[in-house]
Amino acid sequence: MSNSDIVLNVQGVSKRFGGLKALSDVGITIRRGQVYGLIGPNGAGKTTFFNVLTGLYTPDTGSFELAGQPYKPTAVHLVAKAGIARTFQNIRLFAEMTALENVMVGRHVRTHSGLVGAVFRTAGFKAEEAAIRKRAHELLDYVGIGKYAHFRSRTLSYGDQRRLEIARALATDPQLIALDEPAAGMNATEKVNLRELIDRIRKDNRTILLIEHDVKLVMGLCDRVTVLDYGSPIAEGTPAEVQKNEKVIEAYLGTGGH
Ligand SMILES: Nc1ncnc2c1ncn2[C@@H]1O[C@H](COP(=O)(O)OP(=O)(O)OP(=O)(O)O)[C@@H](O)[C@H]1O
Repeated sequence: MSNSDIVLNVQGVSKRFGGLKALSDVGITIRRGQVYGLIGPNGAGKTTFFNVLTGLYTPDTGSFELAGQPYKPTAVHLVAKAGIARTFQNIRLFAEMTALENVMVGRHVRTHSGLVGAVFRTAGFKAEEAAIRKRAHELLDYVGIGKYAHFRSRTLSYGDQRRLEIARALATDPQLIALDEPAAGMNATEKVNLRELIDRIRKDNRTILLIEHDVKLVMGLCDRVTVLDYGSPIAEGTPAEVQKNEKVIEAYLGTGGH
C-alpha cells in the first residue's frame, strides 16, 4: 500500500492537565476505507485524544497529517475545514431546528457564496442553497431517517438523533469521520442498525475513527484497534490480535479495573 492510502497520520501526541499526563506519546495511522477503533479502560485518555485531534484541546506535542497534508488542530472549525468531521458522546444537535436544517448547517462548511451572497440572496447563493438542500435530503435517506426531514431534531428517538449526527458529519464530505461512542445509550436493535450503517459508510470508501465502550461492537466492526491505558498506547493491531495481548487483558481485567 502506498502512502497516499494514509488518511490520518498522527504521531507523538502528549497532553498534560496540571500534574496529570493524560496522553504520552500517542500515535495512530489510519488508512483509507478503514474503521479504526480507539479503546481502553475508563480514564485511559480516549476522549482527550479525540478532543486534541479535533481542535478542542491544544496538545503539548504532536504532529498531525490528514490525507498527506499537515494540519494544526488549533480550532474546531479549522479541523472541520481540513476534513475531519466528528460526532459527540453527548449528542450536539440544534434541538429546535429540523433534521434537514441540521444537515444543511453541516454542509455549509463547504460552501462558497459566503456572507455577502447570503445577505443579498444572489443567484449563486440560491443555486447553492438548493443544491445543499438536495444533498441534505439524500444524506437523511442514506442514514435511514429521510421521513423525519421536517421534524425538529429534539423529537427524534435517541438512535435517530445519532444517525442525524452522522448525516451532518457526512455532509461536510470529510476525509475522516470521528465517532465518539456512537452506540452509547442505544438498545440492542439500534446497535445492530448502527453497525449496518457504519459498515455501509465504510463500503462507500469512507474512513472512520471511533471510540467505543461496547467491546463487542468494536471487535466486530473495526479493521484495526489501538488500546490506550493511562494515556499510553499499549497495543495496536487487528481486533483478534489485541484481544490476545497480555497487557490489554491486564489493563481491562487486572489491577482492579480502574
Ligand atoms: N479537561 C480536563 N481537565 C483535567 N483533567 C482532565 C480533563 N479531561 C480529562 N482529564 C483527565 O484525563 C484523563 C483521561 O481522561 P479521558 O476522558 O480522556 O479518558 P477516557 O479514556 O475518554 O475515559 P472514559 O472512557 O471514562 O470516557 C483522566 O484522568 C481525566 O480525569
